[in-house]
Amino acid sequence: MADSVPTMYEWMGGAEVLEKLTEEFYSKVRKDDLLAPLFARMADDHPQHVATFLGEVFGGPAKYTEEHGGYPHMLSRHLGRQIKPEQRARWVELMLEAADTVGLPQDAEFRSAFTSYIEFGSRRAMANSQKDAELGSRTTIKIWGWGEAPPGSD
Ligand code: HEM
Repeated sequence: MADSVPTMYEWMGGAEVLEKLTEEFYSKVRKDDLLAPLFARMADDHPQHVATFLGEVFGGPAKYTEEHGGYPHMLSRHLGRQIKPEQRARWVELMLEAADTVGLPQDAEFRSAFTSYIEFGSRRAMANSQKDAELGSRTTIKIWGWGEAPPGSD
């Protein structure tokens, strides 16, 4: 039964859609007063790398782990950045706007699960970016699923 439920990665349209999402998102970030300074030195392939990371999170191929340093690399990129609450909130706002712009699925099941990961991941990124952050013992990317409302829920 569980095997017949598509992953969120499949549901949203896979790598191609995620790449559109992150391109759109970072084009907004570059123009945003609160966020642009944090990302001033990001590499041109940063959007692509975050798309690969998100693909793995949502049940796609483990490519970020195999080719981009996995969870420890992602974590290292947030350390010491001291992300502020208003920057995190803007990051979430722009990500959800980008999801609409590039046409991520609009169904309640997908959007609630997608948004819950964006909240979770952004809050962890902010916490881990603080001085003397307690990092926990995780070394692998957390895979996110549908939670309480998989496709076809009542
Ligand atoms: C769901 C939430 C998030 C995810 C999945 C995520 C993912 C990532 C990943 C995968 C990288 C490393 C990319 C690479 O391999 O090159 C990265 C870097 C970074 N992230 Fe995040 N991130 C999240 C939230 C945030 C938030 C909320 C902020 C700040 C408001 C932030 C700021 C940064 C910065 C500044 C970098 C380094 C950019 C550079 O290379 O100059 N992230 N993030």
